[in-house]
Amino acid sequence: MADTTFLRAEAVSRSYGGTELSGVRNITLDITPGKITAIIGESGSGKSTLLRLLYGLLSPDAGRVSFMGERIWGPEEKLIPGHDDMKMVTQHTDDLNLFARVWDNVAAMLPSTDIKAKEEKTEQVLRQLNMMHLSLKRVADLSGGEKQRVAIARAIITRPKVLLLDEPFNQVDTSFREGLQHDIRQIVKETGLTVVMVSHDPAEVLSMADELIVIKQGEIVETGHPKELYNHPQNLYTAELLTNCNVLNTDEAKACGIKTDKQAIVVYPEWIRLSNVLKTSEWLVKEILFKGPYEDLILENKGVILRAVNNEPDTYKEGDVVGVKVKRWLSPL
Ligand SMILES: Nc1ncnc2c1ncn2[C@@H]1O[C@H](COP(=O)(O)OP(=O)(O)OP(=O)(O)O)[C@@H](O)[C@H]1O
Repeated sequence: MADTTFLRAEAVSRSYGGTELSGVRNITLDITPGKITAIIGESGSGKSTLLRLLYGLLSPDAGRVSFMGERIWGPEEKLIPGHDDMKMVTQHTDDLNLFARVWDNVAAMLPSTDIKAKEEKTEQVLRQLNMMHLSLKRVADLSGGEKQRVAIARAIITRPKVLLLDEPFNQVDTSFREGLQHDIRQIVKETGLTVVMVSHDPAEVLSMADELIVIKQGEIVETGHPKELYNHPQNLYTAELLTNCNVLNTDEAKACGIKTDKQAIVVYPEWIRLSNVLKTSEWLVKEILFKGPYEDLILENKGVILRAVNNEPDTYKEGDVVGVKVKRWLSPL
């Protein structure tokens, strides 16, 4: 029977220098075509190693990676590593020709056999990435975010089936970042491109990805839709990656009016209702962190610290005493 899987890793392991605890171990996953999958995990958890294995930049020590049924060979077996139907963009834009124009950098990825088609495709991809106004500029004169767009344009102009992104928005400021994220989502919708990305930023993966793969110390701990993993994480590790949550032990939970024998429970800051009515528990407002549309309040009660979100800035001031009611809590593993 023909293998109909798209991009698949089967029991893949890879360590560095014989150190068991480096790299990744026993990774099995299927990437869904036409979707954005984000690999998340703490620093050193093996995200980049996994991406490089999927692309063929690294050979697995055990297991196999396949793409549309064909084995992906690593650099030990293949002269030019990587796969023709996949492209990878990292935060380093080293392969751009700084002294050539944006247009030429992008067009150079296509053969010159059909000049008209080359021009049409270059214009199309520059429009998709909102870069037509930059097309005559030298790459050296662009900002970091603009250079990143050129790198992505070069990667997608040859119509790869998969785009692998290794923290590509790291050097880019917030407004540029959001624009680029939006454009990539749009391209995925319009062209059916599959994106596999590595990111540190919870806001980025929650808003961009269709699927999340959570890795810890080189192993997958859980996978799922961002909303599902955010609202119902199976692991404390996942909750802490996705949000700045309160992790409370049994006694600390009691201070919040929660009776439980669980060793650790999780309360997200937005699950705390604040009020001036002090009939629940009384908490001192120790610190207010202004975030623009909302505030983070750092509260204290008998040595227990809680972080809460207040969507109506300026309601409280530091030194106030407020009532706290926990609307929801979780007890992930
Ligand atoms: N070339 C290498 N030689 C030795 N050890 C390595 C090498 N590359 C990665 N490692 C180790 O393997 C583990 C996983 O590294 P990897 O870069 O894949 O993690 P990561 O999750 O992408 O980290 P970060 O988010 O900090 O970039 C780490 O412990 C790292 O030190």
